[in-house]
Amino acid sequence: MEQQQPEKKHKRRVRYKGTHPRRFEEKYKELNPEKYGDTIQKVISKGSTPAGMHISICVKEILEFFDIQPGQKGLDATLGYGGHTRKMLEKLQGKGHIYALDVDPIESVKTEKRLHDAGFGEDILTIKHINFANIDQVAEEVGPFDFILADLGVSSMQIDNPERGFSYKFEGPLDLRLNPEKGISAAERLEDITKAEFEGMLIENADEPYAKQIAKETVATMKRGKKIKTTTDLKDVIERALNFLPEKERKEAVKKSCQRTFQALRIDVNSEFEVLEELLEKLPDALAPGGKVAILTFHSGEDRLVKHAFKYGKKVGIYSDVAKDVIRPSKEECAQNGRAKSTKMRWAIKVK
Ligand SMILES: C[S@@+](CC[C@H](N)C(=O)[O-])C[C@H]1O[C@@H](n2cnc3c(N)ncnc32)[C@H](O)[C@@H]1O
Repeated sequence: MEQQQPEKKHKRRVRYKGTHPRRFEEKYKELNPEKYGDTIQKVISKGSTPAGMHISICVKEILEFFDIQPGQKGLDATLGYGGHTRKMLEKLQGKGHIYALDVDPIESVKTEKRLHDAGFGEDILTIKHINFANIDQVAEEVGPFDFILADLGVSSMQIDNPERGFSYKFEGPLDLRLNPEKGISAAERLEDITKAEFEGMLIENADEPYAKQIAKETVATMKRGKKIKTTTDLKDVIERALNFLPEKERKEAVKKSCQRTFQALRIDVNSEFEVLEELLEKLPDALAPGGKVAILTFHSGEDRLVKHAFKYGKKVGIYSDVAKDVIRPSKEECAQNGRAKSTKMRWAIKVK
């Protein structure tokens, strides 16, 4: 008699997720960029940014302008994924120091670990969870700096994470805070906003052409007792507000109005204009004589502030030279990284 084989335990087949995982957490390979180099390169060569990563903009232009020498002291006011910081650290060749700031407690911890694992320890890199509006305190403690970089706005990791609510493209809580531990979320901000205030915010922060209609529909929605708590809730409001447009233009118009409305709210809940103004005012004192500053902006409101501050600084003799024209990323860079298309760079040099 044939001996009975012990029954094999049936293994449940791992469910196939398909080649295009749609949920953010499922993009596991991309979320581990250091480990899956090939996957990352494929995504980048298609002109996309891998999930959990940020592609630094104008790196060549920034490095050429700074001309960093070993032994110098620099400040990256917006650490993000640490791409610029890392390139600047390499230029120090082990001598000197870079201080880096970021208000985001979620991403900056990951970046800190990534940079430390790459060999940039506390001897050469110090990361501080501080708003760049407080650059005067940092400069007083460890400055002045030979070079300062500010790459404004949000990182791809922040935009792509639905939990942060930065994009209308993903369902998530309508938060939009760079530091979710401080202040109020965009959903809370909308709770008691007036029509006039929201309309003003949309015009001032994003030049929204349908500001009136969007503000009206937002307030009407809340008056009906419906809360605007998620990214999709807000997108639905915008869709309803633009319902009067001819059908063939509507889809594109809704997309653009969503982008601008999210931008306007993000600027508001993070006081982005106010902190940029503070940074620009305090910059000269944070720079060493002959020190250089470069700022990357992503919309006209930011660029205007930087342009005027640098121009004024040159006029009154704080800066010896400033960028005459705005510097744009190359065509090749924009083709590789869609997020570079709206970038404008300006620089200034403090008098010696
Ligand atoms: C465009 S990303 C920087 C990307 C970075 N240059 C890189 O190469 O990875 C902007 C970063 O600045 C941070 N940030 C924005 N406003 C800030 C502020 N006022 N103070 C400090 N950090 C800020 C954001 O949290 C975000 O991580």
